[in-house]
Amino acid sequence: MAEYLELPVIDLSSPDRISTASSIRQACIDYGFFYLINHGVEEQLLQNVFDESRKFFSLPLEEKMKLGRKGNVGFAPIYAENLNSSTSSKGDLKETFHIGPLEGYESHIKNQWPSKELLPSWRFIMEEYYQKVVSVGKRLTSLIAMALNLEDDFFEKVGALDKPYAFLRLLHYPGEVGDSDEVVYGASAHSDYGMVTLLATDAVPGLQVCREKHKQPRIWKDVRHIKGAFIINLGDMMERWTNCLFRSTLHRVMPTGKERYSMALFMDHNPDCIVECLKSCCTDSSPPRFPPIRSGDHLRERINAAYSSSS
Ligand SMILES: O=C(O)CCC(=O)C(=O)O
Ligand SMILES: [Fe+2]
Repeated sequence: MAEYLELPVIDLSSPDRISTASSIRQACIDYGFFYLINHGVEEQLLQNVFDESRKFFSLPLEEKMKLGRKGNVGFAPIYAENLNSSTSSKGDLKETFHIGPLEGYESHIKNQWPSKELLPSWRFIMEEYYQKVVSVGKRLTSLIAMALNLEDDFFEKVGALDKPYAFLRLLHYPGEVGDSDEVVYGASAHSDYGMVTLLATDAVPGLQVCREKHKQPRIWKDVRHIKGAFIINLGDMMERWTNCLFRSTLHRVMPTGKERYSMALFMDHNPDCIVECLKSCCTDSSPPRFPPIRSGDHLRERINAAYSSSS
């Protein structure tokens, strides 16, 4: 294992929003990663989601494949995804289940749910968790707007989060380390695609962060688990809005020989939102590094690349 990276801790319950926004700004500039505590999602609910997730992934593969991934929701088996699409590895040693927006995108997202006979409380618990974490995500993104000296509802007003395109991904990393000489990652090195990710992990280590993605050799540090805290990381859209002032940091999950569960809530933008450099983040001497992009196009391109070897 590597050295630990001591990440900043942000308290969402602090009444001093200005000071919280300023701590978030520093964390986003320095790391693109931080812990969020006192976020209001009860430990019991987190525990219930881990329990239900474990029950789902313990089902026989044929049962899970009945809910196989369609339109980016549902189950994807081991090796289906390669988060580092620049390598030709056989894929990541993890299985996942994605739940997409519960409302607002009914015409093209059809969530799939395990049958009530198999897992009676599953859908109810997942929907409750999804809704609670999305509302934490909204509180957090309003603070991120303030951290950029913008109105706190900036991202709603520009049509990014007016209809959040949020995906809840349950992850299961099996205990085995792989059966070949090739290095197999639990999740290979990647940055997240959207705006911000709220990650809950169990106490099993494995998550690592590389702060300087453009420097070689890459230096990887372990991220410590803090009970009950979310690990927050920014995605590519924040890097584009801020012209790389805020980091979309590279991370990965190493297999440790121990079974591991986590769940990530990706707060992505409304696919029609055009993401472009904020005026306050560019000057004549520091022009925009990225052209404007439609959020949905970026997302589709990244998702297609990650699943290309299996589909
Ligand atoms: O499982 C983890 O701790 C991280 C997962 C992750 O980075 C992802 O799904 O994008
Ligand atoms: Fe990630």
